[in-house]
Amino acid sequence: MTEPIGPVDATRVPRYGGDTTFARLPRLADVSDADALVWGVPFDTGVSYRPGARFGPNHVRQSSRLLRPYNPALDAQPFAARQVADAGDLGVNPFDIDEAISTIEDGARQLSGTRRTLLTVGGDHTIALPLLRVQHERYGPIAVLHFDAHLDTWDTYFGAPHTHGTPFRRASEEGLIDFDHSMHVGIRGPLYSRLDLDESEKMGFAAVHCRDFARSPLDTIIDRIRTRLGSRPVYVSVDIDVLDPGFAPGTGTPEAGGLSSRELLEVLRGLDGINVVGADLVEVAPAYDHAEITGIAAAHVAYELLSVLPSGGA
Ligand SMILES: N=C(N)NCCCC(=O)O
Ligand SMILES: [Zn+2]
Ligand SMILES: [Zn+2]
Repeated sequence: MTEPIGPVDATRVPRYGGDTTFARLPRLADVSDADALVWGVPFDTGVSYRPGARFGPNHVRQSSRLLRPYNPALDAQPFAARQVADAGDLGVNPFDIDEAISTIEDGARQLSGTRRTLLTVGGDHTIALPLLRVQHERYGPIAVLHFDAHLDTWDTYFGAPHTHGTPFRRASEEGLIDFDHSMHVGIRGPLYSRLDLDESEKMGFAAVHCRDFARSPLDTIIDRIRTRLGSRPVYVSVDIDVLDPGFAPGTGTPEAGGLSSRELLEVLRGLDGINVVGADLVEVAPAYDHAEITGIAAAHVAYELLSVLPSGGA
């Protein structure tokens, strides 16, 4: 096997100029093949409040210029163990949600082929549904580890079944989710009713609430998550609003009292050795960001996700 092409070397080429790919990795078209892809889905027609996550992919790319190739927390070199490339952005219809969902599904199917792993950068959380459909084709019902302030298992908004507040209910109805091994992490804030929690549990999601982070040591929480996931294939979906608005102001439906970046990154590192088969990172809305706070947090989340995706080890 030829050596993977890594990021542009920042000790030779200044990191603030040139092409904007994730972590300054090569584009997919510039490598013979890739094992893992960072892929943008600039779609935000499913939002219930502030729009703007369609600009998320390029914001995360821009904020990822300072990432370095060695991850000391995991003794991993996520860009050296296999070929990682930036697959660019999907051209997706902003005026027709149903069409967008099938374009995303087809795009994910085609890009992932038979063996590539995808880290998809959104976009709003609506995109998780078509992405999970493609995972299901490969793995059957999949353990979903969902980091979010919100349950996203609500039924409809204005009668619409496909929104950023409903993807995991639809996924559960379609049988995409492994009922015994899925989990929300970081849930907080006001709900519509107490039933929201009961229903989400019936849809297969255990929950680590954000309040649990104030009372339990991180290792206990990581143990709970690892026990729930077991050795199942796991899809990780990270809504950046799982972070406190102080750590991620640039998002559409912010909720006070969230995780710190340090807590989230540490929990993601705690997935090392878990069978993570794909991931998404959604809801980065740069218009509400300041000083790239959200973009930088998101870039580091993506880096940790790539570090625990298959063969990320040093
Ligand atoms: N997926 C995100 N970020 N938010 C869902 C919020 C749905 C609501 O407005 O009730
Ligand atoms: Zn959310
Ligand atoms: Zn969400």
